[in-house]
Amino acid sequence: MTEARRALPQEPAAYAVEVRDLRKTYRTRKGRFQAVGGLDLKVPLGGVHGFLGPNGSGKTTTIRMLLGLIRPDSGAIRIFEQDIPTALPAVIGRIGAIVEQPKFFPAFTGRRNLELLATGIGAPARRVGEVLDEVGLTGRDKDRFRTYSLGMKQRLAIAATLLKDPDLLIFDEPTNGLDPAGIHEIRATMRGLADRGKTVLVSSHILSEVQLVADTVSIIGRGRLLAEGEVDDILAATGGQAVRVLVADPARAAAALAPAGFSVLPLPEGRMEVRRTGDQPGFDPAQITWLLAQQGLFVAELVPVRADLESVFLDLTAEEHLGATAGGHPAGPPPPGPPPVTGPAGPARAAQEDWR
Ligand SMILES: Nc1ncnc2c1ncn2[C@@H]1O[C@H](COP(=O)(O)OP(=O)(O)OP(=O)(O)O)[C@@H](O)[C@H]1O
Repeated sequence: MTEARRALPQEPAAYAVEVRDLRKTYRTRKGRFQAVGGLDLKVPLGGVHGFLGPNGSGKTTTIRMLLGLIRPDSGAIRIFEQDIPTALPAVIGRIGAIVEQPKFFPAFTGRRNLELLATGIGAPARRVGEVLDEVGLTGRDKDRFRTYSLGMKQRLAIAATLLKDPDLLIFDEPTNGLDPAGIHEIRATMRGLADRGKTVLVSSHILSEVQLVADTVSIIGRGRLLAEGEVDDILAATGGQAVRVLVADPARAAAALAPAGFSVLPLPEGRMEVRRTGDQPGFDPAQITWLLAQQGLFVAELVPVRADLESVFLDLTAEEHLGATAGGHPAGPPPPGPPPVTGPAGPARAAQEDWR
């Protein structure tokens, strides 16, 4: 029995990155404030994970702590099941990151820049051609760096992180300053990496960019987790509670629906969006048609309104936008908030127990 147990393969790790109750307070001339205030984060192995939050919500601070660039005040970080920063030397070779724009020689070609870097970090010379291919720069590799578009420069930066053939890529706002074509290129590059089995952790404050490429996301605000899981599950958990309705007399329709706990938002061309008022439970579109029919108002069109990640994000982080100040958030225990929104079963829900 014991022998049979021993023969069983090891359970593969579910997460590339696990963060528990991470905290970081900065001291400045204006006082202390908490940039990260008890953050939990789970990045599943493989795929693109969007790390989303408004400006100043603590994304860069968190990423810097993941990479051992700054020390947390408290909390636990594990990357590939190794404690960070203690065991960082054991895993750093498996991590490639862009936190700040890397410096390249403008007068050298993209290829020459990578060759110099490869020599510097001891990566095999053949990797240069491979990584240029991986980011789609083959064909432009012999052009000088200074002739590259911003998107190409950023792809060269990604290529540099790939020289060591890492398993985890961490990109902090990689599409900052890029035009739509450049953003598309970076998205395609990240997708390609994930499709080759890598884990890509990408931070952004622009939801629409990430929604198109992320398999899973974590949404943070004021340094704390607000929602996590697969994009579709987050949308299902937070949206789907509204319908767009077309009736002949929207004003009368609104008056008929209000007493039953529905709120109505007028839309162009006589349409209206109907949703539950406040936190009233239950949402049954049939009740809407019934209530309207009682008043002799017949529904010509009824369409479910699907929330997009952008609106969920804005809802979840509304307090942050309203309360945003140049100085960040004052230090101290975070205000009690609702538990984070999570999608149904999946890796992001499992393996909570084995934290010390
Ligand atoms: N070295 C520092 N000293 C003092 N305050 C800092 C420092 N670094 C960051 N902050 C503050 O901590 C808060 C979180 O910053 P951080 O850069 O982590 O957020 P972010 O989510 O990455 O934002 P952005 O998208 O704007 O980069 C901000 O209020 C920022 O001003």
